[in-house]
Amino acid sequence: MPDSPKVSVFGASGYAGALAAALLHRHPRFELSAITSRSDVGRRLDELYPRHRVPLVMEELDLDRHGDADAAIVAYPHHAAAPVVKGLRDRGVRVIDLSADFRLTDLTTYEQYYGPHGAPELFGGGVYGLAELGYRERIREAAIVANPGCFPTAALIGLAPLARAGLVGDVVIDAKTGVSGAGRAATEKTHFVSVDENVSAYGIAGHRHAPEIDQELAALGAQVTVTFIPHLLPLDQGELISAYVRPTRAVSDEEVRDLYRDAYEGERFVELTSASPGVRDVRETNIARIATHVEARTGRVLVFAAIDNLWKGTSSQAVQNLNLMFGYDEGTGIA
Ligand SMILES: NC(=O)C1=CN([C@@H]2O[C@H](COP(=O)(O)OP(=O)(O)OC[C@H]3O[C@@H](n4cnc5c(N)ncnc54)[C@H](OP(=O)(O)O)[C@@H]3O)[C@@H](O)[C@H]2O)C=CC1
Ligand SMILES: CC(=O)N[C@@H](CCC(=O)OP(=O)(O)O)C(=O)O
Repeated sequence: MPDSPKVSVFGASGYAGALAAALLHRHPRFELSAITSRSDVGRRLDELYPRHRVPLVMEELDLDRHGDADAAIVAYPHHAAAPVVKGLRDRGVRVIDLSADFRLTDLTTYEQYYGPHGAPELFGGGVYGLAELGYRERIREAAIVANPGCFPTAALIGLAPLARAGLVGDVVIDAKTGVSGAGRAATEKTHFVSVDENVSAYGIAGHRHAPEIDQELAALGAQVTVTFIPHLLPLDQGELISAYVRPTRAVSDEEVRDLYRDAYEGERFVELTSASPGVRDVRETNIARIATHVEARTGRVLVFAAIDNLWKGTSSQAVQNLNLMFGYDEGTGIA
C-alpha cells in the first residue's frame, strides 16, 4: 500500500464533490491529487466554495491522466457516474460512487427508477457503503463502494436493529430534508422563493430511495414495502426521518432501547438519545443520532434519526469508507 494514497474527486464543483474534496484536502493520510468539473474547469475550488478552503484548480476529466490515482470519489449524477466508474475500474482505480448507479442489486428496479444503466456490465458490482449495516468487512476489500443515498442512510441506521430482530411488520417513513440534497442547480421547486417559509411533500408517486430502503431491509431479514415520503424544508443541510413501525409482536419501550443499545455498542458514529434528535445536533458531523419510543396507545415503535445529508448522508460517509478501504482508522479526518 502506498504511504499517502492519491485520491481524485470527479464532480468537485457539486455540493457533495466539493465537501468530499475538502475532507480529503485536510485528511492526514490521503493526498487529494486532482479535482474535476465540466463547467468550472480552470477555477479554484476555494473561489466557488470559500468555506471549504481548497486551493486546487478544477480540471477537465481525463481518465488517462486521472486514472493514475489509487482511489477516486465520483460525485456525478446518476447515469453519468457509471461509465466513469467503469473507466476507472479498467485502470485499476478503487472507486467510491456517490450516485445510485451501483446501489441496487436488481437491474429492472434500477431501470424503473433511473432509466438505462450507463455500464450494465458492472451493474451489481458495488458493495453497499453503510458500515453500520454490516458491510464493514466487505467495504475494506471493495473495488467499487456504492455510497448510500442520504435518506436510506438515516432510515436504515434507524431501522436496522428492529429489522434484524424480525420486528418490522410494516413501516411508514416520513422524512424531512434541507435543500442541498437536491444539488447545486436551482430548480423551480428548490428556488429560494419556493422553499423559504414553506414545507411540502414531494416524491409522492414513488421516490427512488424507497426501493433502496426495501432492498437493504430485506437483506436484514425484513420483507416489507415501505411507504417513504420526503418533505422539503427551508434549511440548507440536515435530514430527519420519523419512522412509524407496526411491530410483528408487542414490544416494550425498554426492550426496544436495549435492542438499539446492543446493536450500536461500539459504533462511534451512531448516537442514541432519549430526547428527540434534531438536525442541528448532527450538523457537519458523520453522526446519526437516534431515538426510539413505543407508543402506548397504538403499540407502534417510533424511530427518529437525524443526519447531515452532505456529511453522513454523502461525503463524510464516503471518507469513512475510504478509510476502511485503505486500512486506516475509520474516523480519520472526519471524527
Ligand atoms: N446532495 C446530497 O445531499 C446527496 C447527493 N448524493 C449524490 O451525490 C452525487 C452528487 O450530488 P450533488 O453534489 O448534490 O450534485 P450537484 O448537482 O451539486 O453536483 C453534480 C456534479 O456533477 C457534475 N455533473 C453534472 N452533470 C454531469 C454529467 N452529465 N456528467 C458529468 N458530470 C456532471 C457537476 O458539475 P459540472 O456540470 O461542472 O460537470 C457537479 O460537479 C449525485 O449522484 C447525488 O445523487 C447522494 C447523497 C446525498
Ligand atoms: C432535496 C432533495 O431533492 N433531495 C434528494 C436526495 C438526494 C440523495 O440522497 O440522493 P441520491 O440522489 O444520491 O439518491 C432527493 O430527494 O432526490
